[in-house]
Amino acid sequence: MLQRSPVKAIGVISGTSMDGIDVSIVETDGDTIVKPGPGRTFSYPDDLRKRLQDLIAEPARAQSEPLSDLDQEVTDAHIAAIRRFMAETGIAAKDVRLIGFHGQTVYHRPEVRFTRQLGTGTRVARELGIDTVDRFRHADVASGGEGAPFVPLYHRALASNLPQPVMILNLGGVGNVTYIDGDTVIAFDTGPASALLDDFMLRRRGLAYDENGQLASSGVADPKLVAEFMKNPYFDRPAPKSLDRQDFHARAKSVETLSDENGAATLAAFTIESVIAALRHVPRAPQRWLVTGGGRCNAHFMKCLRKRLGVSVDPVEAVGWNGDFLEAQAFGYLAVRSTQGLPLSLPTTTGVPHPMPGGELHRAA
Ligand SMILES: Nc1ncnc2c1ncn2[C@@H]1O[C@H](COP(=O)(O)OP(=O)(O)OP(=O)(O)O)[C@@H](O)[C@H]1O
Ligand SMILES: CC(=O)N[C@H]1[C@@H]2OC[C@@H](O2)[C@@H](O)[C@@H]1O[C@H](C)C(=O)O
Repeated sequence: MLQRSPVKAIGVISGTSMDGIDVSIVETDGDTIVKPGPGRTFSYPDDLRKRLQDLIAEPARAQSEPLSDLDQEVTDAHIAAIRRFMAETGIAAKDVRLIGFHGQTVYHRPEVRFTRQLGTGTRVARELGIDTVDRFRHADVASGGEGAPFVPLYHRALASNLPQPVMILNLGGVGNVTYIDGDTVIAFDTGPASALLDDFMLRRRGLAYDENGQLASSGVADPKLVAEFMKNPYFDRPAPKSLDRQDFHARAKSVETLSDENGAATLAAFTIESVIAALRHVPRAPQRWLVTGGGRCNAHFMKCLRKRLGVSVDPVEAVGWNGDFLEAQAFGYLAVRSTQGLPLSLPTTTGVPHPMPGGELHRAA
């Protein structure tokens, strides 16, 4: 196979929590060489974040309205974030071969072959003068794949030197796992990670999240409600499978009768049980779990996971990765793979019929 030399690619994503735009850089050949660089997170302007949150709470709008103003503002916010990232890290545009621009997911319905990310790569390429890849998930979904998760091939590249099998758990708004054992890479969304708890905190306490899991750890989970939530057929559905951020919200409303402490404890327990249910869908129970995403900062989540799994559970920093920027780096890595025509997803990661290339390249000039 043709040996490709590594190039520098910036990756940029705003995750389902909408807590900010993550920007990072990776030097990679699109295959086994991956050298992650620094990362930064930049907040959305408050009013834009609020409008995006309102939008995802109204799926009919998110699915069908043109949303061209919002698309433009999301694009502008990403362009500003990339500019600031380059200024703060001293990275010059001429040294960056590609930008992997994920955009903001506002609606994800793979069962009807539809996924929507706001943000337009053509403008990013033109304004920053750097070739840009966007629409990573579209070819996957169009071919009947889940369109998510997409980070697993990056996890595989990073984990190549670790003892296996190993499980990488991303606790963002939605949770997802990547099981890696040699050539076997199995990935799927596990359930709600912080989304339900975040929304509960906002309703009850006017806070964005439960800092360090303090509120949840001070309450007692309602086992009946957790068992009820776990009856959702999603957890027995074989992988691959993916979720929309809002998928469990209607059912989870039943915590409203509980106190703040017990409601938070119950939602946290649901998140933990949904992660445990992931073991139903992998061939062997990994002896090591590495946790990424903001949820790894939730001490209550980490404590409960260690207790329930009974194996080593560490933040990804334990193996030298940066859990705040894996997703951004992954889209830099995937942008490079995209321009090389390499697969971005596999039958075992998203359910595509065959290893699937994807992404759309927009030239700077
Ligand atoms: N110190 C902390 N204590 C508790 N929870 C935290 C802490 N820091 C971050 N979080 C949680 O992590 C969430 C953000 O995680 P992350 O940035 O990984 O999500 P995301 O990338 O937007 O989501 P997704 O991976 O679903 O797209 C916050 O909404 C919050 O719930
Ligand atoms: C459609 C979409 O944006 N999904 C996100 C979301 O957030 C976590 C989980 O659900 C995962 O499936 C995905 O994000 C990461 C970046 C991924 O594709 O791997």
